Amino acid sequence: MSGQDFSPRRCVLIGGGVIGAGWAARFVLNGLDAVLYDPSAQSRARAQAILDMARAAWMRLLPGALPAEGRLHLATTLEEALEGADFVQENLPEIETLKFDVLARIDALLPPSVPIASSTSGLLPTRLQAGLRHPERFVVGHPFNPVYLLPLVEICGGEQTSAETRDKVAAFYTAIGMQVLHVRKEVDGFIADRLLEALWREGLWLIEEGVATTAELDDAIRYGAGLRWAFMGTFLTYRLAGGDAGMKHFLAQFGPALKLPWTKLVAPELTDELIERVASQSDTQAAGVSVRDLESLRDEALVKIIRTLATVGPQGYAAGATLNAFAARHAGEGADGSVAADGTLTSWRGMVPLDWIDYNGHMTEHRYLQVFGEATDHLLAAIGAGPDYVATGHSFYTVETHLRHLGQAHEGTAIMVRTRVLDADGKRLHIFHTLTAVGDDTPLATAEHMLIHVDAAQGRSAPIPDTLASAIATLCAAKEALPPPEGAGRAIAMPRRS
Ligand SMILES: NC(=O)C1=CN([C@@H]2O[C@H](COP(=O)(O)OP(=O)(O)OC[C@H]3O[C@@H](n4cnc5c(N)ncnc54)[C@H](O)[C@@H]3O)[C@@H](O)[C@H]2O)C=CC1
Ligand SMILES: C[N+](C)(C)CC(=O)CC(=O)[O-]
Repeated sequence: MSGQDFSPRRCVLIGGGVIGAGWAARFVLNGLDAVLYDPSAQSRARAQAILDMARAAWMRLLPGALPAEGRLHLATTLEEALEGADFVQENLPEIETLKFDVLARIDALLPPSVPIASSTSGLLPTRLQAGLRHPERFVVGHPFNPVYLLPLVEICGGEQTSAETRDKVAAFYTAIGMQVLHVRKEVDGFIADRLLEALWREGLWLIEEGVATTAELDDAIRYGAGLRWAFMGTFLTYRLAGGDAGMKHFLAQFGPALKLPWTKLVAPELTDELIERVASQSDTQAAGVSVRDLESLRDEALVKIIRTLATVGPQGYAAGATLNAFAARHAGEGADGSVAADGTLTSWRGMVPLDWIDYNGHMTEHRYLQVFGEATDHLLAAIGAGPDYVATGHSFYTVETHLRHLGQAHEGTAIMVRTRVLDADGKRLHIFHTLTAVGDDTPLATAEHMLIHVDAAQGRSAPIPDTLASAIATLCAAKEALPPPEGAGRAIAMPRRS
């Protein structure tokens, strides 16, 4: 089986704490069924709370359509959880002996074709897989908190992990919107946590020495390097710090500092006194704001940063490019292209994200044009004039648009567009979109467009070929039987005063 063929439906989480529940939310929001096993009495409430937070974040993150949510099921035994599993993600506490024990039980209960991934932050896969009957299906898939928002996942195989397991788990993570970093050489802590731990060690040393508090250390990151790390990391940033001469000049200038005793990189002894100092500084820093409220702030900031990165450059930058690739794979998912008896086509379906809202508290004007534009694209794809057709050198251009705003769409509203072809001739297509909230037929906006078929190379109009004409005729047929939609052909005019 190649990576591309692996598309699990039933994903099992063993351990449902911060990470297990975060994975469950990512799976469910991707339309997969998540089965979670965790003996803790809090696991159900925690999984539901994290799913609710994740849903709220995704509604703002991903404006386009997403698959219908999968189901979240809480299993009461390991055996029940693993029944019919297609994929298992282990998220037990970071205790090697516990993982050895539970992984061996999982391995014994599952057919050998089902991959088992561990979320471990740093335990070595070669050791974790050693006691398994089928070690080749085991791999580390190390995520980052919150799993439902941060795309990074490190994949690290052990000595016995098969290339097939690595490939199919990597393809699966990519399909659910993640950015895979292959750790090509097994090493404690993998790549990202080694970097994070170096910084953390240094921070603890600075606290112990009385140089800085937890709040000052965080300020040192969040007002400076942290902002650029979000999209360039360390090495690309330092390349720019070398000016036009780039990395060589940077190393020549700042390399000698590596020999100076700037860093300690030693973990100070975690004495009771140091633990108390770090914890009480952290309490002061949090200023009474609850963990839930801090998580909400974190999620809102992450959503806005990732969405902003999605608008940088032609395809988005860093995590924004990952988001765009994920959104593109799901584009038009809710626009099923189905044609109802009245000749309307469902051409767009999605949520109103946070950054589509303007100062009046509702969806801003240009987003309507964006949604209607994408709805037109789906209509064109439905009649056979999608990207493959455009690649042949012909296309439809919109030459006139009339948009009406009839109601308000608010943040998080599920909206959809239905489209009718009102008329067509040898070169023109006259279409009408109606945007409503899902489940409510009251129009919130309508758009009427005239499109013209063109030969793009010649830069002029061209006859619609027969290959498209029959699909257009089918959509057009309803116009004879139905009255035109309310507002079609309307021009802007001041209301008459009597
Ligand atoms: N918290 C973090 O920031 C990150 C943690 N990780 C890794 O993810 C794994 C889980 O970490 P967290 O979610 O933070 O821990 P956690 O302590 O929040 O959750 C662990 C869960 O496992 C459950 N559990 C204990 N024994 C069990 C058993 N026999 N069967 C099923 N469930 C059992 C516990 O009830 C608990 O809910 C660890 O390996 C950790 O290194 C990875 C990335 C980030
Ligand atoms: C602290 N930690 C080692 C559990 C952190 C991680 O593994 C990744 C993260 O989310 O920072």
